[in-house]
Formats: sequence, C-alpha cells, structure tokens
Amino acid sequence: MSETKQPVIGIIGGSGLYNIEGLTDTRWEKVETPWGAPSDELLIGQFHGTKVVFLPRHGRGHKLSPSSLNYRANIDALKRVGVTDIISMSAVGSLKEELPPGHFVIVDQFIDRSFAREKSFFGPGCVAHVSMAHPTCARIGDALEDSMKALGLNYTRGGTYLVMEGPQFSTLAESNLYRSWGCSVIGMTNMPEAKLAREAEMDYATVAMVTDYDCWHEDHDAVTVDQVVKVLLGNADKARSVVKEVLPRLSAPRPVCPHGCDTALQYALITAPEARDPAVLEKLKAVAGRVL
Ligand SMILES: CSC[C@H]1O[C@H](OP(=O)(O)O)[C@H](O)[C@@H]1O
Ligand SMILES: Nc1ncnc2[nH]cnc12
Repeated sequence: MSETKQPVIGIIGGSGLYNIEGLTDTRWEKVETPWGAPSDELLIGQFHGTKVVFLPRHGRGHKLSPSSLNYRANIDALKRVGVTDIISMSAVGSLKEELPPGHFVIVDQFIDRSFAREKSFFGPGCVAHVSMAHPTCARIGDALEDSMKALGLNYTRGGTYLVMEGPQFSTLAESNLYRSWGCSVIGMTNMPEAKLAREAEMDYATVAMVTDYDCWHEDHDAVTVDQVVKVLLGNADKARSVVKEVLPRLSAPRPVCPHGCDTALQYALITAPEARDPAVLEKLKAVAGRVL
C-alpha cells in the first residue's frame, strides 16, 4: 500500500486577512525559530478534526513590509508546528485585462524579482539545491478550484505571479515589461516564501486576489493603497469563504506528493556529510531533519 500523510493545513494571510473564522479550540501561540521571530504568533485550531494553522504574513495590524518579513522564520515556524500544506492568500495587482479587481487567480508559476531577502535555509556549511520547476501544488490547486466553483467566484486556474521587491509600486515601464513577459499578476511577497516552503518539503499553493490594475491600464488610475484596501475588504470575505470550502477538501489523509513537494530534499543536499557544519545542521533540524 502506498504511504499516506495526515495533512496539517497552514494558511498564510496576506494584506487584509489578519484572522480566519470557523476553527475550534483556537489559541494564538508564540513559536521561536533559529532564524528569528515569525511575523506574529500562530493561530492554531481545529477544523472538524484537522489541525489548521494561520499566520498573518504582515502581523496583526500589518506592521511588517514585504522586505522586512522574516520569511525563513515564518516557514520554519509553520513546519515546527507540523504544517504539511500551505495556502498563501495574497493581494495582487493585475497585469491582464481579463483579470479585473475582485478576480481570484490560482497561481501556478512565479518570476522572482525580489533581491533584498534571505532566500534559502541552506548556505555555507550545508548546501542544497531544490527544484523550483513546478513551484505550486496541483492537488491543493484542484481543491481551491473546486471550492471557488462551488462558491460561484470569478477565478482563473493558472497564471504567473511576478514578485517585485517593493515597497513602492512599479513604474509604468516595469509594469509594461512584466506584461510583455506574459505575467498575470504582481505582488511583493510570494518569493522567497514559495522557495522556502519547497526547501522545507511543504506543499504550497497561492490564491492571488486581484485588487487593482497596477499602473498600466489607460482606463484606471495607477494603484494606491487606498484603492487596494477598498477592494481588499470584499476580497477578504471571499477569501474566508474559500478557506471554509477548501478545508474539508484537504482534510483526508493524502498520498505523498507524486511530484516531489514532500520529498524535495531527497537528492538536494550536495555538501558531503563529513563537511557539514554541526551548528548549521542544528538550525536546519525543523525544516530538513528528515534528510539530515
Ligand atoms: C497593501 S498593497 C501591497 C501589499 O499587498 C500584498 O501583500 P500580500 O501578498 O501579503 O497580500 C503585496 O504583496 C504587498 O505586500
Ligand atoms: N499593483 C500591485 N503591485 C504590487 N503589489 C500589489 N499588491 C496589490 N496590488 C499590487
């Protein structure tokens, strides 16, 4: 019989989503990591017998900017409390006419243009290279798609999320460049989050919630926070509905990911065992303990 895994679902809430509803036995728990402090305490609860963990990406009250997030601490903390599957909920700008504000995109690819962030758990003392060819999990994507269909939401399955450093929004030339690359949406946070989730052998999927047309659309003003927040309020309600719909669809024991999300480190470590730095290995225990 093939091996199965009891999922623990992690939800990373982006701008406008600082809490979720519908969980029982909830508590906010402070989790310490060797990488520093995560964005906030984790909200840990149950959904009909399945453990669910919520982390507000920017902290409650939105205190942290995309460049000052401790992405490694966030992913390590989720792994530490047992999370196997991550749903990232993110506000984004649209780079395509057919993706208007209010539309949801189940992202399947990323282009990472961020540059001022720690992007790996590995480095001097223990080097690893994981595959990022397929950065998102199709199984979670299927569950998200079924949920959005059931709710009658306007959504698109598949699309490329361009990750910019920010915190300023794009120039018109940048926005047009990303459009010429065929990107669907733009945001500031999903990298290195998705890379780190892969290194920590967690399945990752993104719901990108469109709030604006960035600055390229001739019939729309260039994006402002004010405008983003207005659309966000409606998106956040829909996001909570998606969460309620998707949890039962992801709760049953599931097979180990056939595409390798759960085993990304199997052949990724290149530093010879005798050359690995014990202090580095100690830090890697939670995220990479399976292969160390
Ligand atoms: C408030 S607009 C810009 C902000 O919103 C997005 O964050 P998140 O992905 O956490 O929803 C975007 O990436 C920026 O960080
Ligand atoms: N236009 C935009 N650019 C970057 N991040 C965003 N988040 C929401 N809208 C955005």
